[in-house]
Amino acid sequence: MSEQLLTVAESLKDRARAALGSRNLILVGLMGAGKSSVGRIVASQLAIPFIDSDLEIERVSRMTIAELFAAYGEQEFRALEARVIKRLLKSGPRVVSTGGGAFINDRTRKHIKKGGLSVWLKADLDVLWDRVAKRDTRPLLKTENPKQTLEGLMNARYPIYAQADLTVLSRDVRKEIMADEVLKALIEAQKESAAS
Ligand SMILES: Nc1ncnc2c1ncn2[C@@H]1O[C@H](COP(=O)(O)OP(=O)(O)O)[C@@H](O)[C@H]1O
Ligand SMILES: O=C(O)C1=C[C@@H](OP(=O)(O)O)[C@@H](O)[C@H](O)C1
Ligand SMILES: [Mg+2]
Repeated sequence: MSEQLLTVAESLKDRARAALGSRNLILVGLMGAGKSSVGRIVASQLAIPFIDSDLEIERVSRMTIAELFAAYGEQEFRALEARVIKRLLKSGPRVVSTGGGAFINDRTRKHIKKGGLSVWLKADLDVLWDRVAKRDTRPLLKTENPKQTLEGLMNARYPIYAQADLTVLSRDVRKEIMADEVLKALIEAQKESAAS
């Protein structure tokens, strides 16, 4: 990278870090949007801690997400998810990537709205499907027609994800580019709030 490009990259990180302040940045959106992988890069760019709520749930329960769904059902999983996310958002700044259903749950959404700045990683069905089809770890997609299930979740959930503070289009580009787009959205949001 040329020296000039390096300076631009540094200034993007610094400006985004300043825009976030002590708030948490919370990634929401459907399965496959890139919350877990892009969130990790964003946190490393901002040099602040990263936590994935699903990994934290698995750590505290010592069970996988699939095992939790199978043993206790979705309702119990949502109750545990709400408690874990509430706790994760108590201090900041952090980047917290949530599981796809977290922001849809009323209680969890309230914790997220109170706990920091939310970013919806929004993607179209084909991008999501290409990514989730590669792994079979997601219990909600263990259906006869998982692509149709994903489309149904998209229709039901997109109006709710739209309540997030910021929206970033999750395109078929490298994760690092997506992470830069999150940083840029953060800076833009700060500029707009300073201007109003
Ligand atoms: N921008 C991207 N380009 C290519 N692959 C991606 C991108 N974002 C995510 N992926 C891949 O898609 C899959 C799902 O990503 P993940 O971060 O787990 O999404 P989520 O947490 O939103 O379900 C992973 O295999 C990940 O490596
Ligand atoms: O959309 C959902 O309801 C879920 C999404 C998953 O997380 P990812 O969005 O990170 O795949 C995980 O929390 C669980 O399988 C339920
Ligand atoms: Mg994830």
